[in-house]
Amino acid sequence: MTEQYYSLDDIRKNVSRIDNEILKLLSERRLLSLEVAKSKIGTAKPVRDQAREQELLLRLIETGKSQQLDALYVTQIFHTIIEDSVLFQQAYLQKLANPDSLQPVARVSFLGAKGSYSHLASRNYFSRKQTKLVEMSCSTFRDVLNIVETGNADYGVLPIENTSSGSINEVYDLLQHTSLSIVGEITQPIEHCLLTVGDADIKGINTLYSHPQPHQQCSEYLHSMGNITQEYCSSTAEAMQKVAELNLPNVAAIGNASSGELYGLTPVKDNIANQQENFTRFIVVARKPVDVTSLIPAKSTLIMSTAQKAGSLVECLVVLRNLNINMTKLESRPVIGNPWEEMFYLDVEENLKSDVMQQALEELTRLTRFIKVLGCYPSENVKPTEVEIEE
Ligand SMILES: O=C(O)C(=O)C[C@]1(C(=O)O)C=C[C@@H](O)C=C1
Repeated sequence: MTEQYYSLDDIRKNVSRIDNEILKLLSERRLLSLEVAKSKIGTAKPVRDQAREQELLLRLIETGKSQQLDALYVTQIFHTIIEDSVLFQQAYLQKLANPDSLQPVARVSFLGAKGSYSHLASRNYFSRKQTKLVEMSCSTFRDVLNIVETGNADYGVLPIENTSSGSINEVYDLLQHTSLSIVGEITQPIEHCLLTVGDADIKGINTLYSHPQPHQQCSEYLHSMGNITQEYCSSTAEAMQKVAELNLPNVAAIGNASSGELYGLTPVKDNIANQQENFTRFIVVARKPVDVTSLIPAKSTLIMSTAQKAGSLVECLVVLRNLNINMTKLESRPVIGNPWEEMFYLDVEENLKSDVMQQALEELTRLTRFIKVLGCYPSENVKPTEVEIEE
């Protein structure tokens, strides 16, 4: 038997043909998930069905094994596919529940120029919402809110907390006084790199341009670099822009590798954050609150100030515990102009419309001096169903 040799071109043609088939099948599967969502409206079944996911993943792992595909690979791919299916269904159901909210063109404001993490988060958030974006970059968080409040943008995207550096206090403080509502959230992986023009030598770097947040998130690596002059910028994008303009081998910026590409910068060291799993949660604000369908997991955010006596906060938290409402975040911030007074921010995994949430609000109103709902929105944090992988 003679061996058959194919040219690289022929092999690549075959790979591309298969890739196109994969895309076609992914698109078909996505359309089917819409049919699933429609059928769930009729039966009032929740979008997420962990038992179905478990059964589906176990079966696929078995089938994969018989085709020499390892379990981890199959699981990772199908976690991504299921996450997309859940978010796609959620976006569709939310559109039905709020017919006036998403226009064919949405103007969205965020901090920083093209390539900032806020810009990446905005694009990701709207990617499944079937709307064209007009992107409006701002130089301060206050401007991001102002431009929506005055009707010059429809949405604002703001970072609220990071897994390494914690809460973004400036944003919390601005939320105390805004008339806007939180209508969505998105968690964005933050992958910080050291970026330079060309392939500069790390040892020669003595000046670093960065926004204060990434600087804080990479403090350990930056400390190991020794004596570096720090130049703070209003955003990651501005830092990248500065380094590109300076065009010097001794100057670097902290930023994302793909954003760096937009500015012609090269990553000379990646993964420089203190925590490898570095994520930022962003909130999306708009002038009108949204209604969250009961078929999908919802989150509500409240702010409140309690009476200034011992145990006031505990009394409020007991209300949530007694009603079995899960609190995912509790933050306190000083009230400007009222020394020693605190404003508490609470995120709870509950739909504002639910009976338990309505009861909680009634009881909390009695126990607090001030309380306001900042918004109720779909939870976009789809935790994949874990299955036991046997070798
Ligand atoms: O089968 C369903 O009920 C779906 O919603 C589809 C699907 C999937 O994409 O396979 C998505 C979410 C559910 O948690 C389970 C499965």
